[in-house]
Formats: sequence, structure tokens, C-alpha cells
Amino acid sequence: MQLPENRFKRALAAHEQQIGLWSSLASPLSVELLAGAGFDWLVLDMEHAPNELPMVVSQLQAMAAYPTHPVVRPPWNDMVAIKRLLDAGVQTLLIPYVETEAQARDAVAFTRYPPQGVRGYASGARGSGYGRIADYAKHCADELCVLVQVESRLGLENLERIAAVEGVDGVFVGPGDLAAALGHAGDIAHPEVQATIEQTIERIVAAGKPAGILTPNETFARRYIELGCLFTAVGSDIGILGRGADALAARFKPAR
Ligand SMILES: O=C(O)C(=O)[C@@H](O)[C@@H](O)[C@H](O)CO
Repeated sequence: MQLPENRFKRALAAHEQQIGLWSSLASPLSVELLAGAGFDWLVLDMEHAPNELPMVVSQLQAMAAYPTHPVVRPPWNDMVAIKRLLDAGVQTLLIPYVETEAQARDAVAFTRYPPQGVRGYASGARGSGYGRIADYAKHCADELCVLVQVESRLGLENLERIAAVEGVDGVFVGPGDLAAALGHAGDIAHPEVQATIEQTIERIVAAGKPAGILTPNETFARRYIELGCLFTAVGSDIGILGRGADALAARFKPAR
């Protein structure tokens, strides 16, 4: 059995735009449905979704037949959570709320076996093909992709130092938390938030790392792509299902 290639990581390294979608419904059925839509990547969110490890494994299995790449966001930048996700076969992590160079180094170290890092070793986990992938421990890091989220004032202050950390493969701008950090919680469209997002994307690009973001607003998404955003999530399962259901009901039912 061969170590699966991380096509998403290689696409970012080749500066190929990757269009993604956010999944918070925590269901293998909805993930399987979305994996067939044609997106390059799909976030399986564990931070802002009732999504636990066994459920994520089922979602990984549900999308394994599709080329859409799973990106898993653990609840926090946590050694144990990351170890368990890598053992489960996750190859791309989106680590929330990274604010300092040290936290970025920790995030990378949590994905590396000693001596490069502190990842705990298991011989027969799903990630190693239940032990069938030869030399997994030696080569697995080549196909791991570590994306970190910058979404606070301190993170913005340390942006270039975070981006420069070896093993950080991309920097994702968290628009919602950034808006809150700027005093505009819930108002991502606020001019100060948009200006900060645009400047942050430009700074990440200037730092030589792929920039990423999530926005369901097509105008914003195309603007961010113009600025060099390379992994761009353009919607979410909840947004599509929720707003679509609302609109359909409204066509047949009087407004409540
Ligand atoms: O906006 C943020 O901050 C984020 O990290 C988001 O991209 C996600 O939390 C998103 O809002 C989840 O639905």
C-alpha cells in the first residue's frame, strides 16, 4: 500500500487555486454528497460543529472515493487532538487561532515524529494503512499539510513570523473572529474588517505562503482571489441548505 499523495498540498505549492467548501453538519451523508460536487477541498469542522473523532472518521471514509480533499479543523491547536486525527488518516489540518510563532511551531511539531516533533507513534493506525504503508513514519510528513488560522490582533502582529515557520504550508484568515477582534463581531462586511482582510491576504502572499479564507460572498471571494488568495472556501453546507430551504419555503408559505 502506498502513502496517499496530498494533491491539495502539491497544488498549493504549484500556486494552483483551490476552491473549497465548509462542512459543519457533521454527517457522512452530507459530506459524501458534497464531495461529489466538484470542490477541490472540503473542511470537516470540529471547532464550530458538534463533530467528534469517530464521526470525522466516518466522514473521511464517505469522501474517500472522491478527489475532493478533506481538510480537518480540530477544536484547538492541541497535541492530543492532532495526534488522533493524523492516526485517523487526516493529511491536511486547519489549526484555529494561532497567534504567535511559538504556537505555529507547536502546530507543526504536533504533526511530526521525534526528533522533529512530538507526535505519538502508533504502528497500526488508519493513517498508516493499518500498518500496510511501508516506511510510513519516515515519509508521512511529506504528505501532511499544516494550515494555520490568523484571526486575532496578536496574530496579525505576528503574521510574518507565523508564516515564516518551517512546516506551515498556508495561512488562513478567519474573517469572523477577525471582525470580532476588531470590534465588529458579526459584521464581516464592515469596511475596516474588509480592509484588514485584504491587507492580511497581501501580507501572507508577500511572506511567500499560500493565503486562504472562507466567504460565502462571491464578490468578496473574487476580490480575495484577485489579491492572491490560493485556498478559497466559497460557502458552507449550512449556508446552502439553510438559505435554500428558507427560500423554498418562502415561495409557498407566507412570511412568518
Ligand atoms: O470566520 C472565522 O473566524 C472562521 O474561522 C470561519 O472561517 C469559520 O469559523 C466559519 O465561520 C465556520 O462556519
